[in-house]
Amino acid sequence: QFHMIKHEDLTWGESLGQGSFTHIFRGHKTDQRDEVTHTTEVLLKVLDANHKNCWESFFEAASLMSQISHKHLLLVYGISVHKSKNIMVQEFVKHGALDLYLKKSMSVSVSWKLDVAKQLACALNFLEEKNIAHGNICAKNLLLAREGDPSSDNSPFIKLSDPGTSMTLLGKDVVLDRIPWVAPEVLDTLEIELECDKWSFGTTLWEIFNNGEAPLQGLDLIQKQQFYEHFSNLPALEWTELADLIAQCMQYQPELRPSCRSIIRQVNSLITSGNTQVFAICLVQD
Ligand SMILES: Nc1cnc(-c2cc(N)nc3[nH]ccc23)cn1
Repeated sequence: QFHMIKHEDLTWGESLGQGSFTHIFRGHKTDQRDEVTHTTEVLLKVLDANHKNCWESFFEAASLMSQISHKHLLLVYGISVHKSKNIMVQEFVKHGALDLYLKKSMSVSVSWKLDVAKQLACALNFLEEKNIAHGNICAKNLLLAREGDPSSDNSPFIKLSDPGTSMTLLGKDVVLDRIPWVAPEVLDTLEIELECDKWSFGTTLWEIFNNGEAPLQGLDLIQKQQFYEHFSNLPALEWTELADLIAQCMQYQPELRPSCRSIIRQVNSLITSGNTQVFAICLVQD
């Protein structure tokens, strides 16, 4: 269920770092269509040779993304297997991971952040309609295709990346380190359900409105585990309606978390109320 890409059709560029058991590189793929040769910029995600045992989960995550297509889901072109290297070939998304982008550019507006939140909610709604759980929603897995000019407020465009190697294979410590993105029930079941993505959506909203700062980053694995054992919540944001939406998503009882339709409605009303406040301020100033 995958397009196989010949190794000789790939050219390798600079290393862009590492993921869980993967190394990522810039690169290009060439494909002959009719007599014309097309060259496309790609991201090459290579699974560590010493983690061969998770290659089927590595490809399963990618095949999930390649079976469905949506404007806010990352495009996976296919896989290339060469000697002992398993390579996933993805579309290259120009501005990279959202968490790093937010840390760098502290000047994005509230409406810019709400626009990103709405796009993520739409992607999750699409997955929910297909009854597909992603399992790794976080700002690091949101890729920025278009910056949108923060000053002139033209809009950003994000793509949700593949979930990566499934946590069930990653081991307990990796799952613990994903607190508070991973839903609490996953620690017991190691099963990813639709409700888990709603919890992670809440955590990701918190990241976006805290300029990419990772929640609970100073805590070690024991303290992170205790955060859930004590049914703790993230520090509430000043904007009450936003804090309420995050709290709804991050309820310890999965069945109480809102549907994606409800999440989209609430983000839309935040956008409206946000604009109204800005409009009112302009009125007062004039
Ligand atoms: N599917 C993807 C995933 N990551 C990128 C990316 C873009 C960039 N400008 N810097 C980076 N640094 C690390 C990754 C990355 C692109 N496309």
